[in-house]
Amino acid sequence: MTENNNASAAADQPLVRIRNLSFRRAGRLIFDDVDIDIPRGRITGIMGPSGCGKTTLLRLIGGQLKPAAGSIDFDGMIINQLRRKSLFEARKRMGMLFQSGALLTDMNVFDNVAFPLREHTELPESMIHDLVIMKLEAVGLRGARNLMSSELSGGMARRVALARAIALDPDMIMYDEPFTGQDPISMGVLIRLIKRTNDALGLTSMLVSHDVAETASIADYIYVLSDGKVVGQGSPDEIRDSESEWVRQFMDARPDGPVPFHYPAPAFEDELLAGTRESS
Ligand SMILES: Nc1ncnc2c1ncn2[C@@H]1O[C@H](COP(=O)(O)OP(=O)(O)OP(=O)(O)O)[C@@H](O)[C@H]1O
Repeated sequence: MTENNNASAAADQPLVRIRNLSFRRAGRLIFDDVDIDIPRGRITGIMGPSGCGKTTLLRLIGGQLKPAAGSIDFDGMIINQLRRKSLFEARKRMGMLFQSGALLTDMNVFDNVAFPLREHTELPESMIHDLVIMKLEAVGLRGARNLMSSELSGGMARRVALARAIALDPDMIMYDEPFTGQDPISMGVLIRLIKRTNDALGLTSMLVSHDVAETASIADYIYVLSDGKVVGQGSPDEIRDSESEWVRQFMDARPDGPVPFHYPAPAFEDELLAGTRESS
C-alpha cells in the first residue's frame, strides 16, 4: 500500500473505536461488553438516562479511568494500555468541556484561554496573544477578553470554556452536558457554536446530553446507552423512529419502562426489618 492509500484508509477509520468495553464501579457493572465507534469529522451524540455511564464513558476515553476489559482505540493508540507520558500526549489531542465550565476564577477571560497554551507549549507570548484572540473571535467573545470569569453569564462562561478547550487545536472535543442550566437563547447559541466549531475546525465531537431535541438537531449519529448496553444507535431520524422500548422510554421521557425507577437495593422489607432490629 502507498503512503497515500494508508492515509486515506486511516481517514475512513473511526477516530475512537471501543471494543468489548466492560467497566465496574462499586460492584455495579456500568458497561457490559460495549462497542462504540466515533467517526472522524462528525458529531456523535451520547444519550441515555441519568447514571447510565455517559460521563464515565468520556473519562474512560480520556484515560482517567481504566476498563475492566476491552479496548479504547484513539487514532491507533490503545488508550487503556498507554504509559503516563503517551497518555498525556494523547490527552492533549482531546478537548473537554464539562458542565461546570470550570474556568479559573482568579483569571480574566484572556488568561483562561491562554492557560493551556502557556502550560503545554513553548510558544512566545506574542503568538499566544494571537491564538487566544483567534479562539475568542471564534466563540464571539473577543470583546470580553478583559472580563474576570466571575463577571460572565453562564452561557458566556461556557463559550470561554469552549475557546479554552480548542486552544491547543485538539482532534476531538468531548462535551459533557453543555446545555444544562442555559436559557433557550444561549442554548441556541451553544448549539450553533458546537456545530460551527466542529465543521470549521474539522473536529470530531462527542456530545453527552439529556436534551433530546437539541442533540438530534446537530448530531450525525446517536448512541443511546442504558443498563450497561448500547440499546439504540443510528441517525437522529432512526433514533426518533426507533421501536425499542429502551429508546422510547428515554426519548418520550416516560417514567415507566425497562429502566427501573429504583437504584439497585436490597429488598425494601428486609431493610425496614433491619432498622427495627437495629433499634431494638
Ligand atoms: N466516583 C464514583 N464512585 C463510585 N461510583 C460512581 C462514581 N462516579 C460515578 N459513579 C456511578 O457510576 C454510574 C455512572 O455515572 P455517570 O456519572 O457516568 O452517569 P451519567 O450517565 O453521566 O449520569 P448523569 O446523566 O446523571 O450525569 C452511576 O451509577 C454513578 O452512581
